[in-house]
This record gives sequence, C-alpha cells and structure tokens, in this order.
Amino acid sequence: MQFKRIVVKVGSALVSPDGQGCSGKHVLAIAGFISACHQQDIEVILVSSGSVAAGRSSIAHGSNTPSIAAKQAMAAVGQMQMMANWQRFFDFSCSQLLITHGDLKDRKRYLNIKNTVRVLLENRVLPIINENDTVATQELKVGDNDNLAALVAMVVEADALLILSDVDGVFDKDPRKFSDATLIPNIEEITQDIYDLAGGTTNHLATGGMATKIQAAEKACEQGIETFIVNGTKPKAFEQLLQGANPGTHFRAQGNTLTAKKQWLKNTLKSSGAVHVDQGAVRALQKTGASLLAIGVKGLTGDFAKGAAVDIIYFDEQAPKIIGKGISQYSSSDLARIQGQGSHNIETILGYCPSQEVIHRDDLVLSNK
Ligand SMILES: Nc1ncnc2c1ncn2[C@@H]1O[C@H](COP(=O)(O)OP(=O)(O)O)[C@@H](O)[C@H]1O
Ligand SMILES: N[C@@H](CCC(=O)OP(=O)(O)O)C(=O)O
Repeated sequence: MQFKRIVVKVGSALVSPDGQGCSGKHVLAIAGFISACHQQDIEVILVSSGSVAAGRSSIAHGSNTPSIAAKQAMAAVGQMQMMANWQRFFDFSCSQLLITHGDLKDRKRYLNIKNTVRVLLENRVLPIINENDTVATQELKVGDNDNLAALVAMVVEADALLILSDVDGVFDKDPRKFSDATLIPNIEEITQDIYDLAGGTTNHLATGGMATKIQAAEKACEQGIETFIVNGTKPKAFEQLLQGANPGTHFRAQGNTLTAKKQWLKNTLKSSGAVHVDQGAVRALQKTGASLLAIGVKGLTGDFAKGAAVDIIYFDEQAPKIIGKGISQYSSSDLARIQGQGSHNIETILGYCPSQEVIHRDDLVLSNK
C-alpha cells in the first residue's frame, strides 16, 4: 500500500455483528490489518462505531427504535466494552478520543485534536475515535461516523480513508434488497447520479447506510484523500489492500484541493440559514469568482447572526439549487433591509457599513454539483 497515514472507519455491524455486546468475529481480522500497517510504518487512525450496538443488551428499551436517552445510555455502556474489545487484539496501546461536531467547529478544539493525534502517532499509540454520543445533542452532532471519519481524515491530513462495512462497496442498487445488484469498483466523480444509487441501512443499529458513505467520500476526495469502501467481513480484502489493490469501491481523490479554511467552512461548519440570490449573482460567483453583493440578494431563510455560515441558494424554475456556502458579514435582520441594494446605499439604510460584500469571496466556497 502506498499510503503513509490512513483513517480506517469500522461500522457497527463489524464490531457487534449480532447487537449483543462486542465480538472478535470481524474485529480480529481488522486488527490484524491495522497491525500489518503498523509493521509497514503506515500510521492508522481508527474511527470505530459500535458503542450503541454493543451496549444494547444492557439497557432496557422495549423496541427496535430506542429513545435518544436509551441510545445514549447504550453508548455509555458499549463504548468501554468496545475499547476493551479492540485493545485485546493489539500488542501496542490504544487511546480513546470522543468528539462531537461542537469540538470540530471550534477552531481551537480542532487544533487540540490535531495535536493530540500527532503525539499519539509519534508514540505508536493507536487513536480510536467515536462520536461522544452521551453528551451530543442533535445540533452538536456530526450524526454518523462515516462523515465523522471524513472530518477526522482532514484534521489529521490522512492520505487515504478506508470505510469498512458489511457490503463489498457501492452497488448500482442496494444489494440487500436486489440480488442482481452490481458492484461499481471505481467512481471518478461523485455526481447526483451516484447519490441516487445510495439507499439507507436495514440495520437498525447503524446510521446512514450508503448515503453517508458517499457524503464522506465526497468530503475526503475534495481534500485529496483517496477513499475506499471495503467489505470488512472478508479477510481477503485486507490482503488485497496491503498489496495496493482495490477490493471494493475506490473514489478518486481530486487534484485541486480547497484551502484548510475553505474546507473547514464547507465541511465542518453547519449553515444557520440561507441567502437567495438572482441569476446575475450566480453568474458572478461561478464565472468570475466574485464576492456576493447585497444587490444580488433576493431574499433569505432563517434567523442568523453576523459571521454565521449560510447556504447560497438560487431558485430556478424547477427547484432550489445550492450554489455554495459562505460566511455572512450581515445578520439576517440587517440583510433583510439591504437586500437588492447597491453597496453604496448600505450606510444610509443601516447607519453603518461593516463590509461592501455580504459574503467575501475569501469566505465563500462554491458547490460542485
Ligand atoms: N447502492 C448501495 N450499495 C451498497 N450498499 C447499499 C446501497 N444502498 C444501500 N446500501 C446499504 O448500506 C448498508 C451499509 O450501511 P450501514 O448499515 O450504515 O453500515 P455501517 O454500519 O458499516 O456504517 C449495506 O448493508 C446496504 O444494505
Ligand atoms: N457513534 C455511534 C455510531 C453511529 C454510526 O454512524 O454507526 P455506523 O453507521 O454503524 O457507522 C456508535 O458508536 O454506536
């Protein structure tokens, strides 16, 4: 394998295949792969799901859709079982990092995570990361570990992301529902057609299914990180990976990567609202790389503060289209007063003019779909 630093994401079905605590059934071979990487001086960061699945049998819940509090309690029980399960397959130390979206969107905490992982890797300790499910509320959650793994891969500047699941890769339709589904070994570009192939999950202990894996691949590839979806139930797949072959689906990384600030804006910050723009603004943003001015703003959605991340939306005849995302220099209440106005009128209307632009081009990232 030509990679020097990889993030390996392991899904719940591999850690707790029957939802009754942890098992070595699949984890043993995965740990063998990670140890082989260590021997070849390939640094590994593990993002492991499975705390909810592992803790499930310890918490009374009475249905297939436990309450959020019950799931958080399952995670509290299952997380330590999962960590103990991993540690027993390694003869080097493991470490636990529990993080939330709230930690990643805070630049200081983001850098603390980065520095901690660096020191762990220097000491040949395996970082094992999961979302801090017991403290994370909906707004503070990444929500699924596929996207979390992609964000982690960016934080640690990995050169590959391996998403290990219970399927061989991306199929043209859900292979659990259609016996004639065919595997797609290589995806050069992630378009809407690729998203349309992806269904959810039939495993009630997992989150997201194939859709979140494609979102994760898109984030990672945009940052130049080669991404693979591989069947973690098949030990042969690990031999192939170590030989540099692709046993599942490979998503090709892009050459032109975003700056660290723009990728953080695009992938880590959540939008608090949206500004609706006219066709002239779309042209200026897409063709000339201009900033967004108040004159091109037609409306807005949501209640947001100055400095918030917002989506930029264009309503064509058919449907709203997200053109990009940026940091608004104006709150939604000020923006409502200056929309459609020339920049020279802002001071007269508001009594002050903190910026000629509503979204400066340095704080703006365009969508590629
Ligand atoms: N087009 C597709 N190709 C492959 N798998 C798909 C597709 N659409 C939906 N899936 C489902 O996604 C599941 C994997 O996602 P998930 O259950 O969330 O796994 P994990 O726990 O590993 O994250 C597969 O078991 C499969 O049923
Ligand atoms: N943080 C959760 C993982 C949620 C999740 O994304 O699960 P999966 O779809 O199996 O990767 C847990 O440990 O149970």
